[in-house]
Amino acid sequence: MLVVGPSGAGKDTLLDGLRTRLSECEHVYFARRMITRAANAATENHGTLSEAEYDRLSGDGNIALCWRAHGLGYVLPAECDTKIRNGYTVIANGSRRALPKAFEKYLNPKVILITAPIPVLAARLAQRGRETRTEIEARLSQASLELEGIPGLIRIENTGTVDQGVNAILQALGYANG
Ligand SMILES: Nc1ncnc2c1ncn2[C@@H]1O[C@H](COP(=O)(O)OP(=O)(O)O)[C@@H](O)[C@H]1O
Ligand SMILES: O=P(O)(O)OC[C@H]1O[C@H](OP(=O)(O)OP(=O)(O)O)[C@H](O)[C@@H]1O
Repeated sequence: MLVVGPSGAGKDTLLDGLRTRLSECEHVYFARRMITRAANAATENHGTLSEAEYDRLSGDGNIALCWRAHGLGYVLPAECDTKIRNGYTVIANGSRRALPKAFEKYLNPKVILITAPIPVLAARLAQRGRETRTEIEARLSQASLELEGIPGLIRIENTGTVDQGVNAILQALGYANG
């Protein structure tokens, strides 16, 4: 299950909420991304890897998925595939542009698109404070990247509270009643 959407839409935040709400659910596994960027423990749950490690991992293919964006390399580790083979639902923060790769590799990936209007994205990215102003502008310029022809696409407008966003995802996935 890939959670995608523009920068600032709230993917990491809603994933955190989902992780808490699904903590009792057996056979649900939250992927830990590896990124060629230092992790900020307060807001992000990802591992860090060097450019050389990214090149090695993406080259030898012993990974679930990888992609490049924003000048960074992203890896979903091989452990995700082990979990899938063992019957788990694996939930990961993904990339809109890497979806074709995901659909090539996996049978029925479920895609959850988190969105918000551009002024909301801009305010959230400024408040998050992880990127420079120029980096934020570059991210906002890609906000409108449209997803077409994605079977079963779930679209969640994250403009209410975080709890409302998490509830909307749970409802769309059929977990709403426990
Ligand atoms: N529903 C929401 N209401 C208010 N702020 C939110 C909401 N969802 C996310 N945020 C805030 O917006 C910023 C960007 O969220 P984040 O989860 O990092 O987005 P993404 O992973 O999609 O880039 C964070 O500072 C987060 O706390
Ligand atoms: O193909 P795209 O949909 O544009 O996505 C590109 C990348 O941006 C996000 O990462 P990251 O966590 O660095 O950024 P974000 O939290 O600001 O979205 C997302 O998880 C992808 O890795």
